[in-house]
Amino acid sequence: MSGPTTPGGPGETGPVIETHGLTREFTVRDGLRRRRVRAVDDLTVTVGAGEAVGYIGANGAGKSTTIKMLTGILVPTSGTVRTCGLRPVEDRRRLARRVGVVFGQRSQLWWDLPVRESFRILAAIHSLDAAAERARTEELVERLEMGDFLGTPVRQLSLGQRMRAEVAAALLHSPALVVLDEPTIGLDVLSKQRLREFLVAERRTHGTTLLLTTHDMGDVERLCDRVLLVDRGALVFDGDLAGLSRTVGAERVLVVDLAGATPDLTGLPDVRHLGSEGGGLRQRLSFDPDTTTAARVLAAVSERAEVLDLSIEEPDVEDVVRRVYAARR
Ligand SMILES: Nc1ncnc2c1ncn2[C@@H]1O[C@H](COP(=O)(O)OP(=O)(O)OP(=O)(O)O)[C@@H](O)[C@H]1O
Repeated sequence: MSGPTTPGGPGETGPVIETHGLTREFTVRDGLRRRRVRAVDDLTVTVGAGEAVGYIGANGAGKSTTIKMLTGILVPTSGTVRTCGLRPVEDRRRLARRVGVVFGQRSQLWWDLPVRESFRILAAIHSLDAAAERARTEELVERLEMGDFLGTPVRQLSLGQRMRAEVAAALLHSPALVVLDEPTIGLDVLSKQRLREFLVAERRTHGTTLLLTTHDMGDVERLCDRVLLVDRGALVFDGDLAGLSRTVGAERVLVVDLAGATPDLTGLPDVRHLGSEGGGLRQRLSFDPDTTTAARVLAAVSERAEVLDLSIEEPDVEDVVRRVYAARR
């Protein structure tokens, strides 16, 4: 059951998500008048098997509406959409076997039943045979460290435990595509880290495609190799995080620890001196990655001082997104 190919479905190499001009409008009341809102505007995008894509944008940018169209919950106003090679609305039941969806704010577990029972019901819904059910449940229980609360009713779980159970529930049938809507919302640092590590491992082991919406840029940094940024329904960026930073000219910062107190390293080519600590023992230098490289900056520093240690600060992603939005207003 693990291969993504089914009769009439996509080949192993076909895109997992493919949209052309995908558009969804809503009619909303505005006082006494009615007004059309374009929640998703002419979205054309292709996601290949095994990619991990962060779908980001401000509140109301159209992320949830897109996910609903991808999973067959909402009908597009115009344009086309194929998920796992299927038409999400018409082929919704077949699609359900190939997609797992996790909504951070909504549960798909049975509130009064022990976690284990929810898994049993879901395995039956997906027609997993006994051996497949046992193997997959064991794998998920171990990887998500759920052994301690399998017998606990869902309503008694902590948020971190419940989210792990939600993810396991959505992945029990080994879907080719996992869609996660704000998967780490409200979780503490450790729970977030565990969940992210699990998703990375799941993708590595099973080649699962991930699409996640999030406001937590840590999710994007740690999980995604591609970012789609939407603004008022329209796709405004498609690429990796480094590319997103470059679109707004975000700078990187080289932090050097030096062997002795050193005067401020000003005047280096293509470098801005940001500050010094400890009488110049640690200095922060900013540079534009389009103009120079960390290696060149380091070489220039080394001509003036002995470098003991160094680190590079990546641009703050939230700041980058704010700047993309500001540039479009
Ligand atoms: N059922 C609906 N009826 C009317 N308008 C809607 C409906 N669903 C969404 N919208 C509108 O469509 C736009 C996009 O909403 P959507 O929920 O897709 O955004 P989002 O990016 O998921 O936001 P958030 O980050 O807050 O979850 C918003 O203007 C929203 O008010």
